Amino acid sequence: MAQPGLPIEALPAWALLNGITFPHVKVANIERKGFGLVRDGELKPEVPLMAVPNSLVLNVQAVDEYAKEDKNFKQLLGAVGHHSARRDILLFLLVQLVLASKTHQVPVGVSNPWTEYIKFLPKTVLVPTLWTEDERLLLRGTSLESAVNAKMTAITAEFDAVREATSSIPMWNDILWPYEDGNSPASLRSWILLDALYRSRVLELPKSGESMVPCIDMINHSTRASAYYDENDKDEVVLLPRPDSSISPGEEVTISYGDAKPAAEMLFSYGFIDPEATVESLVLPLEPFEDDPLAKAKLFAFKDLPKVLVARDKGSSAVSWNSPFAYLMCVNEEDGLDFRVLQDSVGGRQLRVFWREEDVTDRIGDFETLIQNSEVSTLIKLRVVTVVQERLQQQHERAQSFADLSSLPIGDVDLMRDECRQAASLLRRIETDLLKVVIDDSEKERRMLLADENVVAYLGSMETAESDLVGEEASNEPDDFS
Ligand SMILES: C[S@@+](CC[C@H](N)C(=O)[O-])C[C@H]1O[C@@H](n2cnc3c(N)ncnc32)[C@H](O)[C@@H]1O
Repeated sequence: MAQPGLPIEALPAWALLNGITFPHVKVANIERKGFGLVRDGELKPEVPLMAVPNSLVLNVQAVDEYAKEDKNFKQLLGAVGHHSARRDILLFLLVQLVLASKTHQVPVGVSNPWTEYIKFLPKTVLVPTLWTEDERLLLRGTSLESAVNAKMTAITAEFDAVREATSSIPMWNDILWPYEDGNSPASLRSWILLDALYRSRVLELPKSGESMVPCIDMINHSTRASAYYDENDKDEVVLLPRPDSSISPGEEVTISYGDAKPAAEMLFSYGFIDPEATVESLVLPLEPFEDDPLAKAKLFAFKDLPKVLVARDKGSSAVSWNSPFAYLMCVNEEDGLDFRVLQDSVGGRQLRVFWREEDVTDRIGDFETLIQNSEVSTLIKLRVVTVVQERLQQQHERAQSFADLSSLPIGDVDLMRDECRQAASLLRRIETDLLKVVIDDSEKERRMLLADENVVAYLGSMETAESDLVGEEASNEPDDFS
């Protein structure tokens, strides 16, 4: 389905009609960023840069309210909604997209301000889920490679599930399933676009929670942000200048989308990497040891995604890494770790985690502290540093092996968009440099731990035990009478 569009010049009229005020900013084209907000006229400290009535805020409660007025949408929401705020909002936006495109003969819902507003939103976003298959290959060897593949699989499965669950409802069957010519009012591509629009525009509001807010979502990001958003006592969402900032006439007004977000997350969620970011960081998934008999229990009890995070402040030589799961990976039964299935007060069964007879289920992410006073703490730390270092090395080698585009199984490189090539190569460079620094740093840490007297004694005792074993094995060998 072609996404319907309206010229941005029509936005002030739409905003006025819907009670949005922005006396001191206007929407303008900003080079390489799409639209953005720029200062227009005198700023008055007591007047917000923008104020959006609460009735236009799109969150899970608003979607429920719309469902009360629209029985078709209520049916759709009943069949596949109430799963997450994101899913409900995506379903709502899908209906707006179909309504706005007027491709379906029978109206599929009740028009509302979002039916028009969606026409001002971009037709694409440079997030990798909207890159072509060839463009996505550019991410090979970066931390986004597996994340984007997993997202593509998940989002396709999600759309399939939406279609399946509504296939017996004639109206939604008509809209979501392709006609004989292969087209349909709403396709997987529409779903992926809506997911991208949601991810790149959603705000976490103090009172209304995860929400999309028209017009305020026209503001771009900067590490030197001049504004922030909030909700006032009239429950309006307001855009306010930062107290420490000054915005000159004609200058772009920006907020921060998150200063410490890894480059990969910025590209994944917003489709760009900020070259001025002050922190460089990287998140890699970790897998438990294949031969660990407690691997499943550890994964189950950990509850979070097993990962390692590395970071450094740009321009500083100080790096840091953090991986609560690596600590859990590296403690075993012989160190004092135990899993027990216990009956709770209502007859249910719970997996509890014990460290040296103490129930530490609620501190499972804190083994770094839990082991601190034990005699094996340095040894465990050495195991952890080794595990993390190996994971970083593996990623570093992979990133380097795909650095040369000619090693990628892609078609015509010239058909790829410059923005995708540049973003992928910037991501690879940031990640490779960061990995190199952290690997070197962890090697220093590993050497220090190896020199620790407890570790030396332990490794010495292991060597003696091994040579005793070899001796025993040799003496157990049957005599050779040949
Ligand atoms: C909340 S929207 C902002 C409005 C958007 N520029 C538009 O045209 O609708 C977020 C999107 O704006 C763009 N963007 C925001 N800040 C940017 C920046 N510093 N550099 C490049 N693109 C940016 C990205 O495409 C991002 O996904």
